[in-house]
Amino acid sequence: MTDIPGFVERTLRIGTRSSPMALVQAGHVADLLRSRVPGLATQTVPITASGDTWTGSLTEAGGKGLFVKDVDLRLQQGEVDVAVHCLKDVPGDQPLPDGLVFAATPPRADPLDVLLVPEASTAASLADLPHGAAVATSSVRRRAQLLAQRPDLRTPEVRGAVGTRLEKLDGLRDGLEADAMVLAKAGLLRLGLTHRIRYEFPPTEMLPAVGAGVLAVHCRHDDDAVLAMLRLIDDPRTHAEATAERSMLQGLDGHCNSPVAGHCTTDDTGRLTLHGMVFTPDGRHTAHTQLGAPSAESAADLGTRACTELLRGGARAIIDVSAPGG
Ligand SMILES: NCc1[nH]cc(CCC(=O)O)c1CC(=O)O
Repeated sequence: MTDIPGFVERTLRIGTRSSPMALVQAGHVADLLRSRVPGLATQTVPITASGDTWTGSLTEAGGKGLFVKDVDLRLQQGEVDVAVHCLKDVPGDQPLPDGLVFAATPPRADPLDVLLVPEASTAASLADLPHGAAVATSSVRRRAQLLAQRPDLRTPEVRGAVGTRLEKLDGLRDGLEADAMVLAKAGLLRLGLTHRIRYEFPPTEMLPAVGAGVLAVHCRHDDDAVLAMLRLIDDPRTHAEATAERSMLQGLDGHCNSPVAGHCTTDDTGRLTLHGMVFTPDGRHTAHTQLGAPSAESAADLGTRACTELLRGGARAIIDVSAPGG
């Protein structure tokens, strides 16, 4: 495994966003690669994405894809050799820039969403929050599922890195009055902040985002040395789950911040189960599907079938209700 051609003298440059969470993710991929490729030198290259400095609405700025695109463009231009992304942030409705491939994913982190409260609050779940309480989130998927359980809640927007959001929740920074906040457990795990978790939403209460907890490692399609290396850190089970969830999302042709959820799991026999859901922004109308497939080989087909089921259940009209400006 040491004799990956082309990498004797080369340092692997790992492109990433510059947020604390993104830097941890890039470091994790670097550690995995160095453990598989003895003698490999790596260098993390933080890239300030236009999304990081934009303070307006994400929809206006061209969607979440901004965070990913800037790093991928550097990869395309040859300034870095791989790009590490949260798969969740990779748009489902746009192809990767020319010449790039999703080459590998390390094992998935917990994909669930969790509830956090200000340090001084004693609330232990949504049920403890008063009528009309404010639960901060910027995700239409989380908002819809919060409102489905508690239509009385207000759901103010919150942006910024996870640490910044927590400081806002705790009142250490201006700009937010909220009784609680919903974040991804995976991000808190990476930042060592799981002690702030008050409640974990089971998938029956809040179905996770497509690709939640999954890191996507992109490289150039013709970079054989890097492709060979990335193959060594790919987790086939995570890859299959991600493939199923993403193929469902792609078939739905949602816009960049669609209220879509998708959660694929694998049992001990290798059998896949995919849950998919779409929501209106108020959470009052949904389409839902749950389908299985015997093995990882049929992951893409599983996603396509789930998409067909959702469309049959009225997903198109549900998604269009929440389209920007619609
Ligand atoms: N949209 C931001 C984002 N992208 C990925 C994660 C968390 C890590 C993951 O789910 O992979 C987060 C933070 C959050 O949603 O709380």
